[in-house]
Amino acid sequence: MITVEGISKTFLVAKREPGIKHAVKSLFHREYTAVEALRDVSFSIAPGEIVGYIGPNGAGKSTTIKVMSGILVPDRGICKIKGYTPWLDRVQYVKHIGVVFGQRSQLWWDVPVIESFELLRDIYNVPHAEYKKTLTLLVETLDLSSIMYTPVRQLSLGQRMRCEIAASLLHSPSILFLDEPTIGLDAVSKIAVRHFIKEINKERGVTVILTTHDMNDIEALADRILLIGKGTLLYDGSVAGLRGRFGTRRTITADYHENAKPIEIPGASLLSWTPERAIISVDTEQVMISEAITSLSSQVELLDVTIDSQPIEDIIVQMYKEYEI
Ligand SMILES: Nc1ncnc2c1ncn2[C@@H]1O[C@H](COP(=O)(O)OP(=O)(O)OP(=O)(O)O)[C@@H](O)[C@H]1O
Repeated sequence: MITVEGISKTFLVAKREPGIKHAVKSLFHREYTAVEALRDVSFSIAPGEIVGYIGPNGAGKSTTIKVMSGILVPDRGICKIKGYTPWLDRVQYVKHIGVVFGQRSQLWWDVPVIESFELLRDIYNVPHAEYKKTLTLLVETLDLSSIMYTPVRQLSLGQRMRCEIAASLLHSPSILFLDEPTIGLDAVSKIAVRHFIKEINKERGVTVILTTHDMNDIEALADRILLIGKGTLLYDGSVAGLRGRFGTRRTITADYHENAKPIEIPGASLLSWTPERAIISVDTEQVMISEAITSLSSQVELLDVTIDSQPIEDIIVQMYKEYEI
């Protein structure tokens, strides 16, 4: 459904030193720095997938979303989505996609939400009966009824984000691009947004491409991750694959009868120790969990043991370090 092949994009950014002298000089002679936002990026996405597009600040995520939604023309490469080239076939293409930029609004600030929705209905030429049906569903599932007549500028961030998501779906697109949809939301709103994304994917088969810095979004939603760093695609695979490759550390917390001697497990590191509790970090590529537990029980009389895998956030930090991004 989505094929991106060898997409590259470089921005020329004007260099200007501070001060009036340099401001005047720049009127006659401008110097530019080239910023390589995307370098030979390729991937494909099948219908019905939820793909998490992650990477540190400035990695090129928004640039990719802009290319895929037809806002930006790349310097090189092919992008075919449902048979369209986004930046060439814009009028036909936009009927098939919905886009939410968490940091920007597609709604009109001074008018009530419902009027923005009606404007979008006209822009996308949605038949009245179909619009009514979709709107009823969106108002219900995103809990919008109490804010439909409020001007957008008076909405809280969470309320606005729910309206943005509804706005992007009024024309029933089959692909949804979400650029940081949960940014700045409270825990309850985040969960509501995640739940809704999951639901439209399951119920309506909408393909979702999601950029986020929130790893809980990724864990809750994405079956697959694309990791980008410095404009280059570095990882394309499942969350489980990511854990298998980078998340080999486990933390063992052991409670035991009082024991004066600190614990020692060959190959593992002791994160903290008291006469009653030890927290140990084990790299399962070096030491098997069963070996660590056997060694533990030979040194102390165990009361309780818990084993925690590495949080996905730590794994991502480890990946960023490994790829030097
Ligand atoms: N319109 C533009 N003009 C010049 N440079 C740009 C422009 N848009 C993006 N860039 C640069 O391209 C690079 C990639 O930016 P992009 O916004 O795609 O990153 P991102 O991964 O979305 O980052 P973030 O997580 O901070 O939103 C950055 O170095 C950015 O400064």
